[in-house]
Amino acid sequence: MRYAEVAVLVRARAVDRLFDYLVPEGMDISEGDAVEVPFGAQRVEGYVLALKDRVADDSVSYRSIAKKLSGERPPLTRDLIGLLDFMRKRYFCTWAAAVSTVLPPVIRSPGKRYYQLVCDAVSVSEMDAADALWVRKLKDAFSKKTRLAEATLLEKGFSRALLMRFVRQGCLMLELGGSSVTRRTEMWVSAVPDARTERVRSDRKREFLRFLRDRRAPLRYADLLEQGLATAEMIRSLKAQGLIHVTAKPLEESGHDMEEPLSLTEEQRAAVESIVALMDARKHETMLLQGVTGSGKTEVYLQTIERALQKGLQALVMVPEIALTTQIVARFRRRFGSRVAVLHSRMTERERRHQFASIYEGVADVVVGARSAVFAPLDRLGLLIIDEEHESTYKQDRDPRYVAREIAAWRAQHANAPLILGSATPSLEVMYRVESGRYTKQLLKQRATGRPLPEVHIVDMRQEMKMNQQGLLSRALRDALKDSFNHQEQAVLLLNRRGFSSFLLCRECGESLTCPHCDVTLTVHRDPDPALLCHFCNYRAPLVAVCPACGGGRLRTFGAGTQRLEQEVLSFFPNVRVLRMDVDTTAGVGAHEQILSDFAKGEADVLLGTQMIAKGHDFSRVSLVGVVAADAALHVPDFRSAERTFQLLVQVAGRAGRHGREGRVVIQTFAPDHYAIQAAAAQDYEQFYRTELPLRRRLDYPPFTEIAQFIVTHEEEHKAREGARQLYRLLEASLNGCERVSLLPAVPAVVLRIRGAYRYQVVVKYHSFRAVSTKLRKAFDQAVAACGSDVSLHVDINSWMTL
Ligand SMILES: Nc1ncnc2c1ncn2[C@@H]1O[C@H](COP(=O)(O)OP(=O)(O)OP(=O)(O)O)[C@@H](O)[C@H]1O
Ligand SMILES: [Zn+2]
Ligand SMILES: [Zn+2]
Repeated sequence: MRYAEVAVLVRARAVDRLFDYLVPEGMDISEGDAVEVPFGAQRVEGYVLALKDRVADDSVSYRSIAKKLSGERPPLTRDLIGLLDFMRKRYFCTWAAAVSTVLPPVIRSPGKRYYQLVCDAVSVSEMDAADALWVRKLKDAFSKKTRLAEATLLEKGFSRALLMRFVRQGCLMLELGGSSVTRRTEMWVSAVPDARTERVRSDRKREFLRFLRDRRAPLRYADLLEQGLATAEMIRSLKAQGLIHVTAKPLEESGHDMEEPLSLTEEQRAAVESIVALMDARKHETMLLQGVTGSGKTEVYLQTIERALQKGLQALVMVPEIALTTQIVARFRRRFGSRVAVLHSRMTERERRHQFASIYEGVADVVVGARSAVFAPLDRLGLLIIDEEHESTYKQDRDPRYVAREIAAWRAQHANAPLILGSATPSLEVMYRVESGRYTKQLLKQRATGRPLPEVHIVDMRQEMKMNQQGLLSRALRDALKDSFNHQEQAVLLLNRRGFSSFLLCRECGESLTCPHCDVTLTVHRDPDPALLCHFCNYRAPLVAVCPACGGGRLRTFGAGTQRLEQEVLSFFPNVRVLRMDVDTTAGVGAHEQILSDFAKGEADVLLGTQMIAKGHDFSRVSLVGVVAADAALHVPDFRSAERTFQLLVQVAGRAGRHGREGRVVIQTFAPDHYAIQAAAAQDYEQFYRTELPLRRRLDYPPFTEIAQFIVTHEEEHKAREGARQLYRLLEASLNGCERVSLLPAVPAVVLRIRGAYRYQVVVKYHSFRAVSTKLRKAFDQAVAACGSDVSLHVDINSWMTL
């Protein structure tokens, strides 16, 4: 008897375990296969995670697998099976949720497979005699039909591997679920080496053949037609006579729109060499690539990937948010052509299926994508890269709330591959691991273009206020803008809105009101009663009118929008062209790309917007960057607020002066002495890190601890509150006796109500996940069972505390 352990795709937590099924006699099942199994009165889909010869209790009569679904559905590759288990243990998700995250529904059912003959290439470079025989068979098979089902070709003796090789070489095109997987190819024409011209009757053809023979190298088919050197008919008949070859070549090898590798700087070369050495040794290691803004990290990625491909390995590159990083993707395409697959959430289903299929079929061996690309089915992974490692978009904000860096680390470890974390402003967690010897580091201290880092001026907005300057733009920033416009250069203006108007700021001393116990900013609540609230410990204070620090009376909730900024810019400079980028102007598909490309083309003098303009862009004509309210992000109730502020300021400053004239940055702030702002102005990561780390240690925050945040949600507030309190009691009981763990009381979440549902949270800080994970899990499962199905519970391990 053979049994299969199956993860069934049923979401309910109550049935979250693996089920054993009998493998019917004669059914050919492997680990990872998709199957249909009886479940209660229904039939459901599931994945076989393991096969075994015996079960724990053989007195039970087991039901049999009804059907094998593979063939139409991609199987789970072996490393992804192991990953499911990791995700369940780490993020407390169900088997079903883990499977659906790794293999999303669009991908699970790609449908039937068809092939088309793209080009009846008689000779394809790198093809041997045996292949040539198969090519002939292929032509026969397609002589009557333009499109054949895979099953038909398999019957004729082709293997799947052979078919895929033809797809990669560009002579077949695979159609999968209505979309096609192909390398973009081009036809090239060359004379058969000893072609006997005398056999050709027509003068024109003979002349053409001689011309081809003299050239020796193949010529582009399209060029021949375009230049009138040949006609399609001539080429067809010469080929039929066996006098010329027509060959398909992938477009990227034919020199179109392609870009050559740059010659590396010393620092870049050292980084590339050390990564390649790891790949040669097939050694897993996590390496921080810390390079200042504009240091050319992308070129390091490109050249190491190239080396991985030469070794027959695949590469995975993660970028924070693909819609904002079109430039990077374009560079990857120019370097690797259609070997690049792109995966992100803003794609249509069809596009996504197409990209996924090209990875799955081995046509694409470089995957560039946002968070979810970390699950790309790459079974020859040789290199993983996370660009702008510090970005919070790598954290999934829905269940399962995974951290892409952790998934990438797991995969890299299991693939014996290096994981490269790139950033100018590494997260504290990563730098701390470098310092404690768990990660290694490579530094890029210079900009690759040889340009210096921009010069930064801090403007003290308290002084501006005293001078009765009420607007958003200080005099210094207006002067800088004027200078930039006079030089026909571009400017970027950042107005970070995160956390705006939810905190109180004193316009005289620049203090914001913080919790006496937690060192986070108090949030203004007007509902049900006006109050200031701490979201960590539930400390509550009345909404005061007088600043407790200086006694001044100009305490305001802080707030201003990008629209107002735009108006103000135009009121000072009526003739400049302004592009605004914020949630309002980027609602449509492709809107981000449009704005960024318009700006890159010089169709505007100023780009102003929220933090989405700060990241990764490489605009050549930007010489001025203005930050309108640098402190905005300092006051969000999050222990990472200083870190986020520092990162954002350094990143946005880094957009200035990358190519042309020396860059200039103006930072407006009410807190000019704050260490995050000071360090950002100096663009000194070390200075920031040395100040922040002891603060984190003192308050027992990450990287010294890890934080798990539990959220209980219900439409009625008292039920959410009750659920959270119950969870608290269960956690208290379960964690009893654990050392170095702190359990914080049930409090309203930072955003109390989302889409009509109230949210309460319980936070646990601990030093070792291994020590507490089963205890946390136990309390969580008990709470799920106790709360009833209308209350929903979520857990966020390694929480980023953003909501
Ligand atoms: N070896 C090189 N020689 C000349 N120019 C280079 C070289 N490497 C990179 N560059 C150029 O330097 C500029 C900055 O490179 P890139 O965008 O990769 O920087 P980065 O390190 O990713 O910066 P950021 O962190 O600010 O995004 C690009 O315009 C790139 O073409
Ligand atoms: Zn004050
Ligand atoms: Zn507090």
